[in-house]
Amino acid sequence: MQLNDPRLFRQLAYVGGKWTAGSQGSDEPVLDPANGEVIGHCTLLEPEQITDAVTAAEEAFAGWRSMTVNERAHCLHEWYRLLHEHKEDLAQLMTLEQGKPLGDARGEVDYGASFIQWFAEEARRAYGTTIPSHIPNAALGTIKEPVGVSVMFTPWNFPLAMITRKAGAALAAGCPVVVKPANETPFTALALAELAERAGIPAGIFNVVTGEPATVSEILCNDTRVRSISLTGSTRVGKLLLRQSASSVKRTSLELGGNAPFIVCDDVDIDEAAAHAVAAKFQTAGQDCLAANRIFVHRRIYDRFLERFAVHMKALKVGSGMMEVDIGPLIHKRAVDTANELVEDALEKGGRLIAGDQSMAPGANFFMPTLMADVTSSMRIFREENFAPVAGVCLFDDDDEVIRAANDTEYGLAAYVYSNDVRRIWKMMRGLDYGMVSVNTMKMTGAPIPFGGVKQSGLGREGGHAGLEEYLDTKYYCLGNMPSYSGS
Ligand SMILES: NC(=O)c1ccc[n+]([C@@H]2O[C@H](COP(=O)([O-])OP(=O)(O)OC[C@H]3O[C@@H](n4cnc5c(N)ncnc54)[C@H](O)[C@@H]3O)[C@@H](O)[C@H]2O)c1
Ligand SMILES: N[C@@H](CC=O)C(=O)O
Repeated sequence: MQLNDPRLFRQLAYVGGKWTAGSQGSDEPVLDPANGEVIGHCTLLEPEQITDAVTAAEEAFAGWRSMTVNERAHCLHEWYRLLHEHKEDLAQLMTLEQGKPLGDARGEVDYGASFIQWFAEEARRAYGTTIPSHIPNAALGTIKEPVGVSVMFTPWNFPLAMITRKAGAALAAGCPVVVKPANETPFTALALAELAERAGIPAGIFNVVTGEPATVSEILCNDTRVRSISLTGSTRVGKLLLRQSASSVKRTSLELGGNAPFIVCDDVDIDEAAAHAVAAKFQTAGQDCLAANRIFVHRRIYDRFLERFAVHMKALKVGSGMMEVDIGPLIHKRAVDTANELVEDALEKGGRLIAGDQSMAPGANFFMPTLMADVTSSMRIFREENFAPVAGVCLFDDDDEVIRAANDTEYGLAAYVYSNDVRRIWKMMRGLDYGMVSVNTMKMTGAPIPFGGVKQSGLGREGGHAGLEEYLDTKYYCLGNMPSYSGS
């Protein structure tokens, strides 16, 4: 690894402002998914060291919350600046441990940094209210206060932006943070900690713990000093953390799996819709919660759409993320095995393989982009969040039918609609049971928007003002026996 600033590559956890090794000397190798080589080792903290991180955060809380919003914003702006200054190193680290193409990794640094900048500004607008009083001679209102120690579990598919979308909001609100990154991708998170320290974020305010996931989550969810738990990850782990957090009634914010429908009506530019569907499906090799998993196409344009989709899909270059490619490896071999099983299952149930030749895969962790037609609701690629470069296309005849089919899932994160008919668009937007609906574009996300899902895709919102509110409590006050001039 050739970083311009080698100090960004850290193999220790960051607790209370100190680089910390697991006290028993345990660690875990971190692999480059493109070739299986060991990039480095991530230390595994012992249970008492995880508790130490909460202690450090709790002790630092009073100082951080009592800073003015300008002082906190100053640290965050500096952190944002440093992310840009070290963009190339951060992108290299991310591609090495996650596998995504370097261009996408650079894009994620920009995307991730944008949350820090946005929340640094938005924290200035954490307004309370005044309430016209129903009590004689009283002054009523609300003020916003930081929730307290906030713990964040983050996934391997977006190793940087899923941290900054949470931590940017929490830090801006005045909360100290303990981050537990995915064990597959700890190094990007640890580089963020190095830059947070350089930005002047005080010791104990931004901690990164690495360890055995089930142990770490059990300790953090049961610690009564932790006031908020946030996860971006699978629905399975979301349910587990929700159960564990119930014992101490923590604030929970969950950004979980998706199974996005991509609906293509018969009044669109077919080639453009196919190109967008390919982009929406294959970004991050299909390992994206927003990936267009189930592509519903109207019968009148079905065959032409499949043909154009195959053309765009076959133009995607697959290879190591360090090369000029569109699609890198999957995160590990298990993911490749699952992708093969999904295709087998669809074929057994009447699906048609239009394109996708696995003999061309450039390595054990690679899966060639695959297009399956005639997908139906009995197939695993319809029911599961497939998290692989396998596109499933389904046929539909009318709008009510496609809304019902699109909603036939336990997930409810994002949906896409392609049409030029405003009435149709409105009907689908309202009928689709999803937290986010994107119309005639596959680019929907960004710092100012309230990102999140309904049903089993999660609880709460990240980004936008709603994202800041996740880390603020509302305190109501009633000042009694006050002089009154106006009767309220
Ligand atoms: N909704 C969103 O915004 C969004 C964004 C990105 C990814 N995701 C979802 O994340 C998933 C992929 O990421 P992943 O595989 O890292 O998710 P995961 O649920 O396996 O792990 C997420 C994080 O939780 C930790 N974790 C905590 N307790 C755990 C426990 N008891 N067992 C296992 N892990 C535990 C993991 O170590 C990791 O840091 C997909 O389902 C994807 O849709 C959702
Ligand atoms: N692409 C999503 C992350 C989901 O995996 C985002 O933009 O937040």
